[in-house]
Amino acid sequence: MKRRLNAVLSDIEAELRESTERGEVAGYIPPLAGIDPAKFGIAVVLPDDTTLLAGDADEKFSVQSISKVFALTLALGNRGDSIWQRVGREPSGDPFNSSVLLELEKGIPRNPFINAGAIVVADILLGAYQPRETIGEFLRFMRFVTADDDIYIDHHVAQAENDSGFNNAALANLLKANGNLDGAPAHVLGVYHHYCALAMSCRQLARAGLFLTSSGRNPITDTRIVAAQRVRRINALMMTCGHYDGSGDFAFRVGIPAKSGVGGGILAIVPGIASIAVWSPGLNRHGNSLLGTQALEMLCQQMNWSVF
Ligand SMILES: NC(=O)CC[C@H](N)C(=O)O
Repeated sequence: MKRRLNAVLSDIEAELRESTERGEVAGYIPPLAGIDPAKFGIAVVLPDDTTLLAGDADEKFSVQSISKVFALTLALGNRGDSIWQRVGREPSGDPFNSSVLLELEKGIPRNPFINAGAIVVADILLGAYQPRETIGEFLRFMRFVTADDDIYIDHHVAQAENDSGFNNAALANLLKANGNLDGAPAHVLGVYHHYCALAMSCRQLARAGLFLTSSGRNPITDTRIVAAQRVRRINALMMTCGHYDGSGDFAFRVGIPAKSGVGGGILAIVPGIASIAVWSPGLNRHGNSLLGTQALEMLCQQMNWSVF
């Protein structure tokens, strides 16, 4: 399988490198506006620690909303199922930054992967701590799951979002007005924007996702990150909500749980088999990586990978 996988990855990289249709980079976050849309990287990590790479797989990029998977994992570990009193588990069918349902549904976000839901998760993790401590805890968790200390938070990106993220500020204020935010909106937003500003490469991200392929254990370091049942639930949420209002189309085309970010990354999980990270900065109209989705569609088709 490894040989074939290597050849498939090289073919995908060679084909997509040439693509002229690459989508639009996330210009609304100023430091991301200047990222070269020609970048393309992909990494596949198998539970036996085999790592297969193609393209710019070792270049760090802004993980953005993919961090929501790890923040949710940490919040479930800290607070257990009580978090479901404050955030739902249904796809929203709306864009990631929408406030429409939040107002109608009295401040309970549809799921933890839209911005409103992730802001609630950030609030849960903040609890009575200072933002700096919570951000530090998250970074330590990411280094732990990846078994790699060369992961950092790009403060420049976080600051840019703190300065220009008026839509997220609106969501936080709506949550606060509805009694679903304990912390001060500015503090919670600071935490949320720092989570999003995590910088990782495809290789690192695919490693970080290994516990989601392996029933909650990192098979390489032989450490338990989360219970097996929780992993199934996190994967279910990635499948149903991981691509916002593009989640149905992603499930139809690719067929495995995955989470996207506006930095152009996607983390995708083939349960029991592989953890995949792909990066191409240009986005489709739902804010999901255009070529990243295409790459995963090609990879899963050729390897016959699907949860269905
Ligand atoms: N979909 C995303 O990656 C969005 C994350 C981004 N930080 C935002 O809040 O807008």
